[in-house]
Amino acid sequence: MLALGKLLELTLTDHEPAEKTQVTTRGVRLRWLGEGALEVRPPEGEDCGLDLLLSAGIHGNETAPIELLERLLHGVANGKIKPRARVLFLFGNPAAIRKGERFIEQDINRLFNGRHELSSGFEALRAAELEQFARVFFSKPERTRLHYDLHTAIRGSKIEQFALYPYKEGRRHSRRELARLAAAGMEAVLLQSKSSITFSAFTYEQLDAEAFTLELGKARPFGQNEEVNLDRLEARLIQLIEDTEPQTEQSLDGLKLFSVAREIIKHSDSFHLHLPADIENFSELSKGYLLAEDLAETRWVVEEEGARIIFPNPKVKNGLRAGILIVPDSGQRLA
Ligand SMILES: O=C(O)CCC(=O)N[C@@H](CCC(=O)O)C(=O)O
Ligand SMILES: [Zn+2]
Repeated sequence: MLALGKLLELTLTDHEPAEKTQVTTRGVRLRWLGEGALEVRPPEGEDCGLDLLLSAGIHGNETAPIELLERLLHGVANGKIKPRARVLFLFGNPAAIRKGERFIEQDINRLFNGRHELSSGFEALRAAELEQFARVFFSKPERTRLHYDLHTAIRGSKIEQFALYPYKEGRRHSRRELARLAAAGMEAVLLQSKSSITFSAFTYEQLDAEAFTLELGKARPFGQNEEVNLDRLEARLIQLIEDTEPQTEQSLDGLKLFSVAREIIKHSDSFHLHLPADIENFSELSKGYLLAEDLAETRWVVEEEGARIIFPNPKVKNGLRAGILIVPDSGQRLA
């Protein structure tokens, strides 16, 4: 296999490859762009017009998606996968991946869409660099732009695999993309209703890509991900890369849709979340439930019918999201 196919090994050992560009026997070009960043270009004349950005390791302890990207890269480098799409593989936070931690100083996934400019430290620099890799990759006109940012969650979940679909004023969420996600094994999609500071929000809002955060089970260390079955996603990604995807039906195939009712923001150290530590994502909360309290007698009381909680986390920094209250969505506003 070509040395550049071992991007994860290079990243884990903090090595810069001697050769920055390599070409497979099939004429596929691999180009190392910087730490944890590799571009794959199909042979001349075989390009199907899709630019596919696949990122993982934005949180360093979320290893199942990193292992998935590594398998895809090995397949490309040893010729088993025959790319007809341009693909950019990104490992988001190499220092955190090496330590097996969500982040070192601050959460990179709260530093996009310009937030890194208001901050300092290497994670802010890395967020700026990731934005730049994505901006250059998605700069070619008249091509289809798709970004999947792959994650796993801190806690267990009543719905194991799901997607978060960013929001941009005036742009409607695509039914076709949702059908593709259902075919890739996603059981639910959360339709965002405001602009955000995550990586997928950046590529969606600023680079005109269709973009998603995919949540793929619970975070575990490398080599301990046998419980996470990513077969359907992996098969779909290979089809996208090889341009062999079957015509996607518009049927959403049992996909559950949710929208954001409210983001719970932690304003101070007095923030208190009234949920059991082991509560699962998508747990239902009844109307009238006192969800959280914060200083100045701020109270978060559930008012919505059918409300559920995802990503509850009272340990986030002040000013950041400590949970999302979601409600079922009828899908009526899809394009
Ligand atoms: O399990 C958790 O609490 C967080 C899992 C995770 O990292 N989720 C992403 C979602 C990004 C998005 O909102 O699109 C995150 O919180 O960064
Ligand atoms: Zn994550």
